[in-house]
Amino acid sequence: MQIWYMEPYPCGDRRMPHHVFPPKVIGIDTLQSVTGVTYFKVDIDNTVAMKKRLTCIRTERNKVPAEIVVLDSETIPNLNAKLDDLYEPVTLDDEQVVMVTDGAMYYDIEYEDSEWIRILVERGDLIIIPKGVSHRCTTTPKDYAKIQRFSNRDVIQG
Ligand SMILES: CSCCC(=O)/C(O)=C/O
Repeated sequence: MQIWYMEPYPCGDRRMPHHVFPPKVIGIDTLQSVTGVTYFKVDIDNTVAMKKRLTCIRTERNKVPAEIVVLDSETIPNLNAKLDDLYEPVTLDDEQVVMVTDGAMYYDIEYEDSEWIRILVERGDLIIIPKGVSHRCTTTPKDYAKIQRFSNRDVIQG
């Protein structure tokens, strides 16, 4: 996981890092205090540790695994159209819990009007985006990410 302030009006390939100049990298504490986003490292290679961590997060937040999303330019013919959708900022009324199980992608968090912090999330990174926080996401130049999303248990069970 790496986190940085994005240049104000990024143009061109959205998969580039789009750092401010000079680059301003921040840590998870600043991420949390500026955006409210929480970060956990999940040890995916240790099944027991992973289950423990995920059970804890899911129980505390009343979540269930909802879907696996794969973004892969090699297997998804219309990936660009999907990425266009994912790059449209959204503000949701439920917190978003997402974990990268393979590959990498960017989550951009809007912390002030049109001011963005970019998070590079990789395998084993789990982030929680609070409800009401504007965000968008996209792939890195490798165009490959596999994500596990968790949703509110009550919404899934109806
Ligand atoms: C990688 S697709 C999942 C999109 C997502 O996680 C999100 O939070 C959309 O609001």
